[in-house]
Amino acid sequence: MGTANDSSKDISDRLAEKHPKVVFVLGGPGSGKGTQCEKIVQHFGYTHLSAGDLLRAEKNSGSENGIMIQNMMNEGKIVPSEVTIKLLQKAMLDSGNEKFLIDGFPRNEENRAAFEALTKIEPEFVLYFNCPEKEMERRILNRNQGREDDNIETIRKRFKVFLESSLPVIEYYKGKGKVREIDAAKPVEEVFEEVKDIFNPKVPKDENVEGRCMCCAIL
Ligand SMILES: Nc1ncnc2c1ncn2[C@@H]1O[C@H](COP(=O)(O)OP(=O)(O)OP(=O)(O)O)[C@@H](O)[C@H]1O
Ligand SMILES: Nc1ccn([C@@H]2O[C@H](COP(=O)(O)O)[C@@H](O)[C@H]2O)c(=O)n1
Ligand SMILES: [Mg+2]
Repeated sequence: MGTANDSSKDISDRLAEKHPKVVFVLGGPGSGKGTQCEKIVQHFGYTHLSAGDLLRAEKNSGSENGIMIQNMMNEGKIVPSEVTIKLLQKAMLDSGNEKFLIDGFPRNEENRAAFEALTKIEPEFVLYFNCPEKEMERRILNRNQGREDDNIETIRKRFKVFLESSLPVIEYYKGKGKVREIDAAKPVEEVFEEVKDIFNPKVPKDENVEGRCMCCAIL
């Protein structure tokens, strides 16, 4: 189990030994990342780690970074990578799993480069929930989970940060052919149908594993 005194090299080395399989889950605020991650966990056995949830828990734990995290979140700003990455690494080590959905991370170029440099983990792919801003705003204002940053002033700041800092990360992974884009404006179950096809690609019924049709394989 990871402890508060572990050096970042210790943690990174121990994590590398697990050969973790990572999917980054990205999309604007309120696009439905958390909602879909819960469903992926149930169907595909991943562990869901939301960077935002880990930061909220750290803030509430009374840690020395608590006030800084609270101030950054209230402004919709991105917390320095070293804080968030340490929380993610510890959560990955503490889980008994090797398959992770990392939700809401990397949120900017600094997050991306620091995670890659520290962990040497390359994501299997990046799930991108694309949703119009008006719909995301409507969803957040109806969310009612008591989040301090779910007010219209902070929501607008979060949208701005998403456009300016997070979309370039998605573009970076598009350039590497890693982005699986989903139309997230549809109802929850319809979105999940698309998600399922990504985690569970359909093999055409009339083809065997070598890609030949069954009748040719028998003949
Ligand atoms: N496809 C959908 N259609 C309608 N409402 C949805 C859909 N997906 C999620 N919601 C609702 O929208 C709200 C935001 O969803 P969720 O918390 O999953 O978004 P998120 O991307 O994790 O947001 P954030 O980045 O702010 O954490 C929730 O109240 C959720 O129930
Ligand atoms: N990589 C990240 C992720 C999140 N934050 C901060 O948390 C806020 C809420 O994030 P959600 O994913 O739960 O919406 C976000 O606005 C940031 O302030 C972060 O700093 N770094
Ligand atoms: Mg969320």
